[in-house]
Amino acid sequence: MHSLHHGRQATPAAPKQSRQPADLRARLAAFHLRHLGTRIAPTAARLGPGTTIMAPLPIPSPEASDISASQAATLVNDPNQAPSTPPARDLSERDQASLARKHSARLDRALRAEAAERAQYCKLLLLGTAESGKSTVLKQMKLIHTGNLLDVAPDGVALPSATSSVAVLPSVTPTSGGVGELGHMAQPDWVVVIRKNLFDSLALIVQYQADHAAAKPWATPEAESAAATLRSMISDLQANPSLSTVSADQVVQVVATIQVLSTDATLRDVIRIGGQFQLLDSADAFIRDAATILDPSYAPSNDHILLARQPTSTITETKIVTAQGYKYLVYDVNGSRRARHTWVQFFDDVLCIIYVAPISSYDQPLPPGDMLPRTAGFDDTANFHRPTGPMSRLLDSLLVFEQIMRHPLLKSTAAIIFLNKIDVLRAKLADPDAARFADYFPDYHGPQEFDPVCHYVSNRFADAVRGQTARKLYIHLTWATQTQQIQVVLNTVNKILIKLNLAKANLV
Ligand SMILES: Nc1nc2c(ncn2[C@@H]2O[C@H](COP(=O)(O)OP(=O)(O)OP(=O)(O)O)[C@@H](O)[C@H]2O)c(=O)[nH]1
Ligand SMILES: [Mg+2]
Repeated sequence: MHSLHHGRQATPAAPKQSRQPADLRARLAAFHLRHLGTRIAPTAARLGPGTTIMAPLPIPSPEASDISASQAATLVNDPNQAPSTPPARDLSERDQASLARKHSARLDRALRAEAAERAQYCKLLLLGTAESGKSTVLKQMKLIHTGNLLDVAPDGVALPSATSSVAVLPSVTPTSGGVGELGHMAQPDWVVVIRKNLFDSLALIVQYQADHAAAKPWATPEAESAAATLRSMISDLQANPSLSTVSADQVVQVVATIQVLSTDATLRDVIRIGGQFQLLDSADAFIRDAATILDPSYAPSNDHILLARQPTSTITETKIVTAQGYKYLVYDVNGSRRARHTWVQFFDDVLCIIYVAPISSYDQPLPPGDMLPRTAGFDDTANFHRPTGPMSRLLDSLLVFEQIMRHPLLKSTAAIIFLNKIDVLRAKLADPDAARFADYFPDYHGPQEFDPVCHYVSNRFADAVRGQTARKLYIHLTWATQTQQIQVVLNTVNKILIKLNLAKANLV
């Protein structure tokens, strides 16, 4: 494992108490809206002793209130036991006031209990651009710390040691395939996601090949005909990834066509340059395992779930308790440009940012939705020693990192950078036909090799905080889909977090 440290050695200690999360105020407002029919001013929220709110939150929009209200309801010990409130017109003013006081007292108790519980947790933010691997890191954290990747068993029953993941913001983008967010997803949901990933990948590949047929013809007539068959079926399959309306014969035919294509060198060739046309990093693995994935009794392994691509559409909060008893609230965000303004609401009282950057994507164009000129909510007017060269996902990630580090609420927040997807980077740099790193980062003068490229990228990220003396920065190379590799990194991260906690409590 490679790491570049700008901090001191860690020593274990109990986490320091964290302040009240800012989203509690939104939930309080929503609770009042639903149960008392009143909208409270955000600054009026009483959050219990010792709690402070750093970042002002806007009064939730009606859309936000819906989500928050359902969460606020869970704050009350048992919503079923809440006294039913007769319509306001049947009550005298005194009765209404008395009811309101009771609601308020119950709410205060619930908030105090929740505040006391949450005060034991430290806040970690998983940030990074879209598809960098944030949710994959979160999946690994769940797997490593709880032994379970999923919160629910295949029969829908909650697993006893499960961490709890909840959406703390309304969706910014619709979830694909109609399934929910990580944490609420059971195995059948992942079957749908993985099959959809497989079909989407195949659709992109056969379309790309058809568009570039002169340069990349199929090697055999069998492959040519299999690709034509697949092209004729693929949109139906994409529309129905659960396969509920696809006959068993059709499934057999799809598997057979994929197998024919898999023996053709053109498929490998097209997958190799897949980053150029938004192909998933997991496409190759899913195509290789297509027969298993399309089997009617398919139950995804952890490895497949880690490879699956389900864009995060909101911000989720996950409670992680480590084996040593340290408690973390991990926030996983939607990395797309249009969602980045939502991150700021969670910048208050953060112990550490884990910033995930896709180091392999030095030559990949941005996702279509991310080619907007500005990122709302961040200062991206001035730029540091910005490397010249064409825009790529890696460069975008670097620029976003710098913008975040300049945010006033995060001036002295420690950051751990995961330079992720090193498996893909390694394969790319070893491929003589792959894009040259130096063509994308012209001030790089080293060879097209793994170690020097990683060293250069680490330095560029370190440059983004150069001169920020209060900042602690740690950089790790990660392969987020590989549990053993990420486990080693997460062990080190654990030690760093303990040390940061001690520093926060002024004990070191
Ligand atoms: N090969 C490889 N694939 C990875 C790695 N890390 C993540 N992936 C894959 O990359 C895809 C995107 O990962 P996600 O974790 O969904 O990315 P994200 O940052 O959460 O993306 P958003 O939710 O859209 O912001 C998934 O298919 C992952 O399996 C890695 O280290 N190596
Ligand atoms: Mg995600």
